[in-house]
Amino acid sequence: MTNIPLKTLYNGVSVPQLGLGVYKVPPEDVYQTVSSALKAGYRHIDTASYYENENGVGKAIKDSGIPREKLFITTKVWNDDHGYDRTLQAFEKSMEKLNMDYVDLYLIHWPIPEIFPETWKALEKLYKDGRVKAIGVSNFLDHHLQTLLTDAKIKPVVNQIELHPKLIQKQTVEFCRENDIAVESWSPLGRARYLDDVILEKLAKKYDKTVAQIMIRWHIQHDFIVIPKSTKAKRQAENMAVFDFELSPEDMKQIDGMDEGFRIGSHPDEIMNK
Ligand SMILES: NC(=O)C1=CN([C@@H]2O[C@H](COP(=O)(O)OP(=O)(O)OC[C@H]3O[C@@H](n4cnc5c(N)ncnc54)[C@H](OP(=O)(O)O)[C@@H]3O)[C@@H](O)[C@H]2O)C=CC1
Ligand SMILES: O=C1CO[C@H](CO)[C@@H](O)[C@@H]1O
Repeated sequence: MTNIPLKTLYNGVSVPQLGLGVYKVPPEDVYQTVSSALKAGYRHIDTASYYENENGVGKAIKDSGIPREKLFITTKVWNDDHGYDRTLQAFEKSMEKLNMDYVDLYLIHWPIPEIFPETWKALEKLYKDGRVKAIGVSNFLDHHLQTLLTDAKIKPVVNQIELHPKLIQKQTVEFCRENDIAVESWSPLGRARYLDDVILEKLAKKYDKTVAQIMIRWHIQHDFIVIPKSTKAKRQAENMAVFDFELSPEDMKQIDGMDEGFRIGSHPDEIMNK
């Protein structure tokens, strides 16, 4: 079984650098999806209250028999639940659905203007109370992080952002690195929108790997945490088999050069229009 390397966050918590995302996995399928990933060796699952599948994620984890402390589970507070009290309530709802007494990482899903600093205070309380092992954010640009850091007592450990070869978010990534905030890539495969890209296909041939594996390896070598989603056992295994080869510095640069600012999700400054 592939051993997934651990990455240590600035607060000392370790996270498997590769995990499984479960966005758009319907509630009726998520039990099977998570169960097969855990069997394959995944130990890190990324969900959110917005995905409406926390119930099945929790059940698959319980039934797996894997000790809770061997797993890394992330969930997120959604846009409608910002604010101190609402966030604390949303957290309890997530915990009930997951049937857990703590999560490893709790994230603010999007930086809703004005109110996200209040939401952060609730996350700080959850951290201090030991209800979460680490707290972080998602979809924060460098200016959102700057605002957050002005008031924060505890810095986020992670910023989970849309990141793939056609969207490399240089400025935000640099800001995170300067502030010791780990970068986590969502839609790391570009949601399978350009798996037929000529550059990636050429590299796949060169390394005798699939395009998905080339993309995941690119994230790993950039030291990003990466959470590709697949409901299929065969692809889950394929996506994990990325620790037996290395992209050359030239090939890393070539993939970096594919950046064209192509976004799959919303721009974080336009989230209120969603
Ligand atoms: N914080 C945020 O705002 C966001 C967080 N996320 C998180 O990031 C995770 C990953 O992002 P996501 O948007 O799902 O997109 P991904 O980039 O992970 O791509 C998923 C798509 O790729 C397909 N796929 C997976 N592996 C392979 C493979 N080896 N070969 C070919 N196709 C493959 C999947 O199909 P199939 O399942 O059929 O295999 C699915 O269609 C999410 O599931 C979620 O947990 C995502 C979006 C926003
Ligand atoms: O987590 C998420 C899943 O993807 C969506 C985009 O398609 C995002 O808006 C959302 O934040």
